[in-house]
Amino acid sequence: MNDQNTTTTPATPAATQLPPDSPVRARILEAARTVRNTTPLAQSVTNFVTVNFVANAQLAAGGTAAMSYLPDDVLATAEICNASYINVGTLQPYFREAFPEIARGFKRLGHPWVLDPVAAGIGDTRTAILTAFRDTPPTVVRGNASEIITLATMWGLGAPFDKAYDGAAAASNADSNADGTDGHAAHGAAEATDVDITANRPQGVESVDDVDSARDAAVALARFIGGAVAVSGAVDLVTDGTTVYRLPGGSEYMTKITGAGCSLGGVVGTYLAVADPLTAALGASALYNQAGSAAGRKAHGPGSFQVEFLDALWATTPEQIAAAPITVESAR
Ligand SMILES: Nc1ncnc2c1ncn2[C@@H]1O[C@H](COP(=O)(O)OP(=O)(O)OP(=O)(O)O)[C@@H](O)[C@H]1O
Ligand SMILES: Cc1ncsc1CCO
Ligand SMILES: [Mg+2]
Repeated sequence: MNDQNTTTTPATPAATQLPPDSPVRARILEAARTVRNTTPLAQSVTNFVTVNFVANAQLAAGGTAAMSYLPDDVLATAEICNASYINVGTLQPYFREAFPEIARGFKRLGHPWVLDPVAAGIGDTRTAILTAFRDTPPTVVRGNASEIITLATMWGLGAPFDKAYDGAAAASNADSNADGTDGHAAHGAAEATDVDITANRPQGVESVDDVDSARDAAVALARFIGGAVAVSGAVDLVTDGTTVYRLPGGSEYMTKITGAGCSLGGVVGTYLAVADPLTAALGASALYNQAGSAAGRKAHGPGSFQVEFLDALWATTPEQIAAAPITVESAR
């Protein structure tokens, strides 16, 4: 029927192992060593469910923690740390103004930050906050697949995102956002008004999509923010909009404790305090996979997993982090 269409785009570009001597691994190693040697502070404005676990994970990973909730306090703390983490999991009425005010302050200060768009697509207040971040974007977005798809949809970055990877769609998203690292500034108001942002919204805080479904959305988001995006799941996906990295490992127990994802966001913040966005996203994800696998082998259930996991975060060496299994493919 379509004779010209003999060169159909393959379902996914070929993936290869990231070689041991890759400069990307060298940067991860350097970042992990710097975290261990300098105990960087990364501030968090995070949900009330997992706040303690986020702080403990940052400490076990080699950093330090400070939790803060009022804009003046957050912005004063931003002046004494190199990166912050914002997680919109549990909202309070004042957050509707406070979060955009904090993000504007970060932009003014040139302060790098990580966004965890927990439960994106649920509720008008959360949608208003996440939509506002489009004008003052984060340096790294970390979330589960449904959250990443919903955020990219909300920001009008090419939705609807196909469930299966579609190289042509990714390329057209790239065209509409390929205006350099400051793509968000050149892009007009969200064209998302006629798009259903509830189609991929998570089930509460749980993803309803697999990681691969979020590939195009992650690539589009990374290009838009000029930073990196980390999608978590059984095999994590990290991208800077040019290259897609996949990181297996971890443990199914991570889905049976609360805050594996939230604390990963906090530890991405720890790494972002000492490294570029891609290295931060890769380094923290590699650490989580290595530590999660080690803890999973020792744990007897979710309770002992939490304890083993904190110990494993502490025990995992920079060399083990940099040697984590990672595959690499072109984002196209
Ligand atoms: N099935 C799995 N097998 C192995 N590791 C997993 C699995 N699912 C998630 N993980 C790991 O758990 C961590 C958190 O990812 P997850 O996708 O559960 O985040 P999340 O849904 O945002 O979590 P939460 O909101 O509960 O904090 C990541 O390091 C990820 O690699
Ligand atoms: C359970 C829960 N509810 C709001 S935030 C949160 C932590 C996991 O994301
Ligand atoms: Mg989450």
